[in-house]
Amino acid sequence: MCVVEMGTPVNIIIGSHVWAEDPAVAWIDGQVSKINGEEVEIQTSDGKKVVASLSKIYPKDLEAPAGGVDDMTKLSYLHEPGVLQNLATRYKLNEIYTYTGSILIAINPFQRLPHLYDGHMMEQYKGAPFGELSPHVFAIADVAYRAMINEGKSNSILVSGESGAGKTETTKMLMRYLAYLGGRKATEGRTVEQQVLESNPVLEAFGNAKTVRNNNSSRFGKFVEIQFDKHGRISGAAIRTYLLERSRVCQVSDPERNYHCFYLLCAAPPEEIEKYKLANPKSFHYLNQSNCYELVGVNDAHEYLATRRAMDIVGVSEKEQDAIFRVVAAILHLGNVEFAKGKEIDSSVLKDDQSKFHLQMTAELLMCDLLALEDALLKRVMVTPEEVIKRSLDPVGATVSRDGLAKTLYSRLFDWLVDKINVSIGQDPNSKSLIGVLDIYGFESFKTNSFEQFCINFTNEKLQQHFNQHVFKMEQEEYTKEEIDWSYIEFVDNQDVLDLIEKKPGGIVALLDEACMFPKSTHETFSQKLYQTFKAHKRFIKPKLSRTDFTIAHYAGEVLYQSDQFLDKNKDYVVPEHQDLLSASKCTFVAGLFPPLQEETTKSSSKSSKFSSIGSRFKLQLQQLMETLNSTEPHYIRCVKPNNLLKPAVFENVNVMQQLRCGGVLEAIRISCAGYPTRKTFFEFLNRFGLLAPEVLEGNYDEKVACKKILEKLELIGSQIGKTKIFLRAGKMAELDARRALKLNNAAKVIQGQIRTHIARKHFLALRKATICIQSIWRGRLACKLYENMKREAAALKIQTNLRRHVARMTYNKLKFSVLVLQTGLRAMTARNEFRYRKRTTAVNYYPGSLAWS
Ligand SMILES: Nc1ncnc2c1ncn2[C@@H]1O[C@H](COP(=O)(O)OP(=O)(O)OP(=O)(O)O)[C@@H](O)[C@H]1O
Repeated sequence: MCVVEMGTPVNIIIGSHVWAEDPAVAWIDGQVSKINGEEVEIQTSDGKKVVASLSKIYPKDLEAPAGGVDDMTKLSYLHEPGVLQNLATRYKLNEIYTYTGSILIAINPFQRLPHLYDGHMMEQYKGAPFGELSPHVFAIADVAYRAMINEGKSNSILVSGESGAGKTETTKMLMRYLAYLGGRKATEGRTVEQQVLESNPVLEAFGNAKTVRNNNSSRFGKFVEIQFDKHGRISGAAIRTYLLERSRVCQVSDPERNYHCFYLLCAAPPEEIEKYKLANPKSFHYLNQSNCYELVGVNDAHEYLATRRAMDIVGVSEKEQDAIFRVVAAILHLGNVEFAKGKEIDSSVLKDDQSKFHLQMTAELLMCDLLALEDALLKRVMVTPEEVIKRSLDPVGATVSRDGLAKTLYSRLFDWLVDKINVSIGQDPNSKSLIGVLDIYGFESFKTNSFEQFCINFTNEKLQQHFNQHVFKMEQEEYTKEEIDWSYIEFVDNQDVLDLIEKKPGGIVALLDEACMFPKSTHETFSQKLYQTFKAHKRFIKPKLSRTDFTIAHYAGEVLYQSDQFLDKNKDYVVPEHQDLLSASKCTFVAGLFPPLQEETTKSSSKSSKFSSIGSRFKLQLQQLMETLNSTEPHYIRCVKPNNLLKPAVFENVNVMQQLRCGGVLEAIRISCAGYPTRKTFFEFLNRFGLLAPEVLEGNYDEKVACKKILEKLELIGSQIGKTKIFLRAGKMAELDARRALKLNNAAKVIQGQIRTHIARKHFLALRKATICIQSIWRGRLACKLYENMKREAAALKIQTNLRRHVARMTYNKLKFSVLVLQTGLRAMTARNEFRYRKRTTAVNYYPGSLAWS
């Protein structure tokens, strides 16, 4: 597995924010809590503590924008977790497109986003400089179109990704946009662009099927060449297809479906059902091996009519359409022909009346001789030097022969359709330039991998090499444009895997052809030969426990191939009996599917010498494709499937990571990392790192000079100054950030100290003021109280005094009164006594004897 190599994270200290590997979410962020030599303890954001090796953690950019960046190269830290986090953030905001330089990453939204693709959007992207608007497929198509117009050079857009990632949808958008740019105003008849767009439903009906991974999966690769005249108008088009999955015609596993056309035909109007003697799909062996017959949200009857209409548009005549569906019906009937053991040893006969009926229907529909058809299925012609003999086939052999015929018929039918579409759209021999759009299967690695996966992965290796070369070239161009030295960028190449597969002689494809030509070869002898030949090859591994499997270490990971069907699947010959039978068909359409071979080799026993192999043919096709691509300016779109549930808003990190690896996105980043992955414009650099040399900022220098001065002061090794940007080697950004963090930390400490002092002083002053205030209030209150008391005391004294005076006065008055009364009494008594005395005396004097009155 390829892992993006980055500069070892330097300057990781306790408290640093980092990314660490996590089995569940690929990468998890956390903070370093302990460093023990090479080992680092991290407190992760989900509350766990993990220990990781210092070389396996990456710094996290705390200053990354909350909404992510629209181009990965704008990330300060270009590494796996940064890329993943950026994509996840954007996907959450329904931003499904992101650039990595000039590569567009498209994450399948699994929901219709019509506002992204309407006429207004097309208008906006028309002629807009690349990068000015948000990333979009239209932007890529626009760049390709402008480059073609301005430089007169052909361009190609390579769309790749795993099944269900959105390649076909993306391709359709690209074509729509190109038709918008280069289309003509409606003239009489169908325009080229309309025909190209309408060819999609036809190809999808015959080349697409429901699979576990995608309800409308293209089972073939496709390269659409759109030709333009000197005015930039679409003048012709051609469609090339690659490697249709033939085995699906006879073998479908639950819950997948066979090719859509079979179900469409079974849902055709009643008169056609009657004409072809069709019935419910459940009654056909080629369809009932799986329990899935219908697709949610798809009406097969409606689709049948739509396909017919699309066929009209691409120029398939009514008669041809009838013939096409006749062949489709014939294949269904053929699949229901069963065989039983015959009387003779190793012979077979038709199993029952049902089988006879279906055989008859097949013959009728294919317009060939019934007996000849039966013979072609049950017997083989053997040519020996002495004589020509007919050998019977046992029921298993007859079934293989039947399925072989069905597959050949179907693949020829598909090829015919593609040819027809090409003829009716028409090529422009005077075309000045073209834009090719490649929609091809991505890297595949399943539990069992057979010849198909081998070819698919071979294709991907080829495309990967092309991609690497392109990315490398782009890097070089960027460096040249900025006038910096790029001599030490390392080029990553996968030529060794390609040699292993395609080298002639001695590669796996060549050895497979050899094995196919040698009658006694089996998959075991083929595997042994591989083990022997590639014993020391570092990309070839022999599994310990198997005698026939082999592993290839592809750029995207190791894939274990099961070789048991390699020989059969590689053989590309039509059984001569089938060839003869169908080329003699009374239906010109069917006969046309099986043109007589150039050389009369069919009846010869030396078939081997004329053997044609699928592998070699495919290799040749790929070679031609690569030649075409090499003559064009490529643009890449990597489609990513965010989850296997095919649901919107679910982003599975591990899954996406694996696809980014397989799609070469991380490889591109790796190439980038080998050079100067971090690029900052002078302004951005000054903005971020100016504080490391504030005197430079005050010096009033121009931006470039200021940057240079800062770098000189910092004595940073591994940087170059371009014309508009600063280029930094991997890890240098982290180093600068660490120094910046240190400076900021120190500054923060000073600021914190000052602020703390200020706050403490403010607090103290407030406290003092408050204390004084409280004290005065209290003192005032105390004084008041004291005064009150004094007042009370004085009052009390006064009252006491008054009371006492009053009492004294009262007592005195009473006493005085008593004294007065006594005095008065006494005086009265005295006076009376006096009076009486005087009176007596007087009397005595007058009356001397009356003195005795007391
Ligand atoms: N841009 C998009 N907008 C909305 N839905 C999309 C978009 N791209 C893909 N899809 C959805 O994802 C499904 C699968 O996409 P598509 O058929 O293009 O995948 P593919 O990569 O071509 O798969 P295969 O290799 O199996 O053919 C589509 O049927 C559609 O529902």
